[in-house]
Amino acid sequence: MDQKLISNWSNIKSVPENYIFPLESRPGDLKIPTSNSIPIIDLNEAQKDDSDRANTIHQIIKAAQEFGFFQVINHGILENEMKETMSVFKEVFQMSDEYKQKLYLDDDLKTCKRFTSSLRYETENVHLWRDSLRHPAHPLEDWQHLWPENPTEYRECVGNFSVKIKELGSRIMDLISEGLGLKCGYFDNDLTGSLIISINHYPPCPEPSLTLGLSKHKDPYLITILMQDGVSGLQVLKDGKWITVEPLPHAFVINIGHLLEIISKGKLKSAEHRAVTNSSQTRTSAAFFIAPSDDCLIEPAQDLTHYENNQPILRSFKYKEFLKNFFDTLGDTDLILKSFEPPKN
Ligand SMILES: O=C(O)CCC(=O)C(=O)O
Ligand SMILES: [Fe+2]
Repeated sequence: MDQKLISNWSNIKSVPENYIFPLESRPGDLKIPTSNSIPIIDLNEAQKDDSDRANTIHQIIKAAQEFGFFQVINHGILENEMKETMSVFKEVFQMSDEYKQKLYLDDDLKTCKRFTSSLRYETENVHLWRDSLRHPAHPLEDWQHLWPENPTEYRECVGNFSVKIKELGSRIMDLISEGLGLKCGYFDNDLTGSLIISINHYPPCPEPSLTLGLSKHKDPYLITILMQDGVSGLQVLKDGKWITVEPLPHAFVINIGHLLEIISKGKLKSAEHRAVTNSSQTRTSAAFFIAPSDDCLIEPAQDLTHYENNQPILRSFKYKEFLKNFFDTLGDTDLILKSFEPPKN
């Protein structure tokens, strides 16, 4: 039996040594107030007339520049669909220890990964206080049959939901491309050819000030659409300070991924963020990553001639190289970019 999975532990009274972060990266003061300062954007406005659409686009670009994060409401996905999907996600982590073990072993292709901490558990110095399930979701027919069979409603419920999330992602990418001044449908190709679902399960931790559910990182994708349950834990770094992103009922948190920062020549900011733990409540979050197809070539948008490049000069690279570097360096932004510097003559 795999005792690495935190959701299989019972009655844990103190934090094992290999889960304690070094002093400088511990969350420290956990009384950071939840803050309302992440912009909240009403997507319904974008469907009214041209001036409302232009105003919504303006709000999105401003939030993406200042925070790299915003929340969306009135996005068109029904509240009960969100609730139902979140409850199916939560159920996965309540399945028997044997079942969770099998979920991994049964998957020869290893495309549906159940894991604990990071994807580099064996080599990381400190483990994260989370279990996770991760799998691709687009195109649905390529992946759905590899997803968990239990809970029995998993495939249908998550399948229907992921189609709606993909549509929402396309709507947001259209607004962003218009806001950047790119041509219509700029992202509507290999750049957004995949959707990856990553479900995070953070059990209560006896000493939250020593641990992290997820350490500081930028998401290595275009955008992330995040669904939180009612428990807070997500924090964003803004001007050197951590802000807690308050869970808003029926909202999604949108965050600009590192690839979109690179493509937009640094015009849009990908903010570093992390997840902290708490001592009383289990927290679940589901991240839907809008990502390129594996072989898609990434480079700053040539059409953005009117922007200065605020990024380090990088060679073009394949998305799959970038992702491998992300996992190998445990999300270290400087190290990732170093390997894409152009060769020196
Ligand atoms: O649990 C959260 O709120 C953060 C999740 C996250 O940052 C991620 O999955 O990349
Ligand atoms: Fe993230």
